[in-house]
Amino acid sequence: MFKIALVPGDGIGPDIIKQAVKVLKAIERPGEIEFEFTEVLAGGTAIDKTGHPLPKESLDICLASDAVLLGAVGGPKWDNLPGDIRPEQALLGLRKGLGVFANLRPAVLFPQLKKASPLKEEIIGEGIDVLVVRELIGGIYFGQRGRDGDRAYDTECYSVPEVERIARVAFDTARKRRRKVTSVDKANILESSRLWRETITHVAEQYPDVELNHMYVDNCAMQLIRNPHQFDVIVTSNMFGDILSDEASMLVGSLGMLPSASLGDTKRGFYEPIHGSAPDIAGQDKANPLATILSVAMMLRYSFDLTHQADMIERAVAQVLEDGYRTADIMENDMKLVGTDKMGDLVVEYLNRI
Ligand SMILES: NC(=O)C1=CN([C@@H]2O[C@H](COP(=O)(O)OP(=O)(O)OC[C@H]3O[C@@H](n4cnc5c(N)ncnc54)[C@H](O)[C@@H]3O)[C@@H](O)[C@H]2O)C=CC1
Ligand SMILES: CC(C)CC(=O)C(=O)O
Ligand SMILES: [Mg+2]
Repeated sequence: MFKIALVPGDGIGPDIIKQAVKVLKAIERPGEIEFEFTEVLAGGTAIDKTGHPLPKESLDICLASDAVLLGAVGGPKWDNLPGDIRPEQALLGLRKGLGVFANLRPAVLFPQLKKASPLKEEIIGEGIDVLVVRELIGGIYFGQRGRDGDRAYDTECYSVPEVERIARVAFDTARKRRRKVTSVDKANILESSRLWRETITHVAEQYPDVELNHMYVDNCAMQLIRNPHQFDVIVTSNMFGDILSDEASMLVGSLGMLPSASLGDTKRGFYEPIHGSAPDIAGQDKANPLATILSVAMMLRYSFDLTHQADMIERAVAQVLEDGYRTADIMENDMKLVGTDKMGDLVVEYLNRI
């Protein structure tokens, strides 16, 4: 029995989590593969009900689970609250509380979505496969911040051990891929980036079989579009990884296509699509649930060692796309437009056929 904590959150969060649960239920085999779901309150809805974005009980349930699946948190309703009680603090609190320091964000183009990518076909070539390894529980999102009269500040701080552990994840992962790591920083200006670069270079000595190069973040933002094939694994800080992965998602068609796995020192992982709560389409059956469904595949692979079932989910998604079904964000001429709920049903239908 695998215990899964579900954190639907706000906006489109509950709708996409519903589709993910359908898929997990389709994977269940009594006596063999069973899931126990516990719904957890976090984000804006938790503020409304309890006055706090992450009630202690919610974190405790996640800590007692084998994996956590989150939809998204936040929305305009809570935008004017003070920083410490905003919904987004629930997300940071969960990631930090679970100790998941390595956020893996794979930007892989399904061949069926070549036309949804804004890149020219000759740039896409055989396809796109870039993995962003983002440090998740340090850096500027967790640094000292505050107000001082008419000034405000946030601080970026990284220690050598923090950079070493994310570097090891990046190099170990690159060994299973195309053996290339690009470390992205802003070492021409930031001291924290200089420490980042020195530490990555030092760790790289233990991986002579993996090629390492360094790149400034502004250049990387441009190179991702100019020639994504130069990248295999990108390792970078919390904020740079946040921004570059949203950019990378468009190369493969949509923000609604990018899943993520956040891992720490144990097998318990935290899984979520990389997008937010999409308030502009919330409650309209328009959200693409595939990033969340693909996050479920990552959960099965990384936390439960159910590799075959993870592959099945990815094959079902590919087949649904092959047969021309599209949510609005990836819609093209001559394709069949479907909503969130129908897309979830289709993945389940195709899964049952495999
Ligand atoms: N992991 C999380 O919970 C995250 C939460 N947020 C929060 O979400 C709220 C909205 O933030 P935004 O900057 O608008 O980013 P967003 O990622 O929610 O939306 C950006 C754009 O992408 C579209 N989009 C996002 N997910 C989609 C999906 N699955 N299918 C189709 N279209 C999709 C939205 O409709 C919107 O036009 C804010 O409160 C923000 O703080 C933002 C990012 C991550
Ligand atoms: C609250 C933000 C740090 C969430 C976000 O944009 C992300 O993790 O991608
Ligand atoms: Mg983001």
